[in-house]
Amino acid sequence: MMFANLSFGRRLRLRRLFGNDDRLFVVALDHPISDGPIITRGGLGSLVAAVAANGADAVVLHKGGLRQIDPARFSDISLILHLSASTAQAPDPDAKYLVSGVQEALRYGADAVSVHVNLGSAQEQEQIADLGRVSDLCDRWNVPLLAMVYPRGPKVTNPGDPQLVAHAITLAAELGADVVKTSYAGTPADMADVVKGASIPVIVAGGPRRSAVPGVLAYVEEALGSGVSGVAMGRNIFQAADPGTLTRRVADLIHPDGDAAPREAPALHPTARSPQPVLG
Ligand SMILES: O=C(CO)COP(=O)(O)O
Ligand SMILES: N[C@@H](CC=O)C(=O)O
Repeated sequence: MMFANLSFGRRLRLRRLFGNDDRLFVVALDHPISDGPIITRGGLGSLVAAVAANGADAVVLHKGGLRQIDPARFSDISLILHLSASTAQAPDPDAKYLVSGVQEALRYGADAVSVHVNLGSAQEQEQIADLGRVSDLCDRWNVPLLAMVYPRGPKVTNPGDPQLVAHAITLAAELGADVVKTSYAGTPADMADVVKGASIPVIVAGGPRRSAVPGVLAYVEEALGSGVSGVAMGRNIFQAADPGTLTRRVADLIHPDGDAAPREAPALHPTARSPQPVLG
């Protein structure tokens, strides 16, 4: 993992998030504030149960949704609390603002936080300032920061433009994010170039709803082939006919070795279990 210079607490939390293979499969469930009640299949509680039981590493949720979920679900999956919001009905839906904070996330038991910035939006300045402030608090509290940075705004005609995607990733890294979630840049070759230049792990958003499971799996395979560290998938999972089964199939692509052994397995000290002398 590229997190050697971070504090112990932050590395601990990042390790829980990324597991042993440095890959990350996030199921994004932060849509209801933007889009209304689109997560209906049995509600958030059963959805989180299904994805947790089928190999997702983390879910992204807003704070209120947590009330629908049994905390026991989080024994198998990390919680990323989403701090940003806006609605599709707003005069400018691209203008995200903070509705929660880092200490609040810790009170909820979150393992990480996420902040959304729309690069190129009319309100970009406030969103970047918010990301900077949240980054400072993440540093103080040793909380991993996922920045969702997308090229989106009046001048953005192609959100998958490789230069814009590279810029989004750089913005996130320069402001201290540990992971960036962004758009997929057009072709596998373009995305591979963008990822090669990144200084933090890149995960891609799931994107528009695909009509069939093979299309979803092909997208994930293509993205992984370009070198991304994983995906954050929302609609394609929670609107699937069987979210649990699709989660398992995506998880199998992201973690082909299952619960892989640690890359740098620590050697146990031979005397680690020996009785220690009592001093004084
Ligand atoms: O991470 C995401 C939203 O925050 C991705 O959601 P979609 O897969 O629905 O694009
Ligand atoms: N972060 C998302 C929220 C889900 O819809 C976005 O606004 O794109």
